[in-house]
Amino acid sequence: MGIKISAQNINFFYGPHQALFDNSLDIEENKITAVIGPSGCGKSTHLRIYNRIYELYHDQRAEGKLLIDGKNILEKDVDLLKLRRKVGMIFQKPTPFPMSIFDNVAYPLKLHFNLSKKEISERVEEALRGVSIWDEVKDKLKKSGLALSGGQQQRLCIARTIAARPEILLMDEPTSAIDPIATLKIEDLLLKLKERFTIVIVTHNMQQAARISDNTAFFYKGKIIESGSTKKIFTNPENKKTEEYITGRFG
Ligand SMILES: Nc1ncnc2c1ncn2[C@@H]1O[C@H](COP(=O)(O)OP(=O)(O)OP(=O)(O)O)[C@@H](O)[C@H]1O
Repeated sequence: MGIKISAQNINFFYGPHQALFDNSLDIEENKITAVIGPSGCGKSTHLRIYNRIYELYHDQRAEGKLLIDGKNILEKDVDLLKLRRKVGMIFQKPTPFPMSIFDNVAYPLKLHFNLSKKEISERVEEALRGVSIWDEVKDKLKKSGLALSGGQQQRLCIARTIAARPEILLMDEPTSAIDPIATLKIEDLLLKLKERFTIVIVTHNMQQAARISDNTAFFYKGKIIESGSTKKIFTNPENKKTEEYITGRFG
C-alpha cells in the first residue's frame, strides 16, 4: 500500500504556544484516515499543515518534515499554489459562494485553469456527478447555491474542491453541521471518493470513524497517542487513553 503523506516529527507553534508535539503519521493512498481526539487536542492544527494554510498567519510555524509523494512540502521553495491545488480542503460548515450552483463549481476553474467554456461545463458536470448531486441540480444550475439544503451545500462544496482535481481531500468535521440522513449520504460519497482521492477526515463522531475509515489516528494534548488500522484501534487499542476515549469515558 502506498504512503501518500508522511508526517515526521512535526512540532507546531501558535506564537509562543506549542500546540503539536513530535507528530509522526503515515497516511495511506486511496484510503480514509480518521483523525480523532477530544476538543483542543490539535486535530485541526495537524490537518492545516498539509496544505500550509497556517502560513496565512504570520506567527504560526511548523517544524519537522511533511512528505507528500516523498517531497518535503515544508521546504521554502515549494509552490504553494500547486500544493493547495493538490491538497483540497473542506470545512465544517458548508461555505457556498453567493453565486449560482454552476458558478460555485466553475469559479475556481476559471481562476486557476486556462479552460474553454466547453471544458469548464464538462468539468462542472463531472464534479457534480462525482458528488452524486447532478440529478438534483441539473435543472437549476443558474439558481443560487445558497438555496440548497445543508447536505446539498456540503456536497456542492466537495464538488467545487474536486473540480480542481486534487489528490488529497482534507475534511475538518464535514458533517457536524448537517442532519443524520444527509450525513449518511456524505459518508457514502466519501467511500466512493476514496477510489480517486486520499482522504483525511477529522471527526468527533466515533460511529462515523468506525463506519468509514480504514485507518485512525488518536490525538491527545497535541500528541499522536496511537495510530493504525481502524479495526485495531477500535477493537484492540494498545494505549489505555485510546480505549478510554473510544469507549466514551472522556471527550
Ligand atoms: N489561532 C490560534 N491561536 C492560538 N492557539 C490556538 C489557535 N488555534 C488553536 N489553538 C490552540 O491549539 C490547540 C489545538 O487546537 P485545535 O483547534 O487544533 O484542536 P482540535 O483538536 O481541532 O479541537 P476541536 O475538536 O475543538 O476542533 C488548542 O490548545 C487551541 O487552543
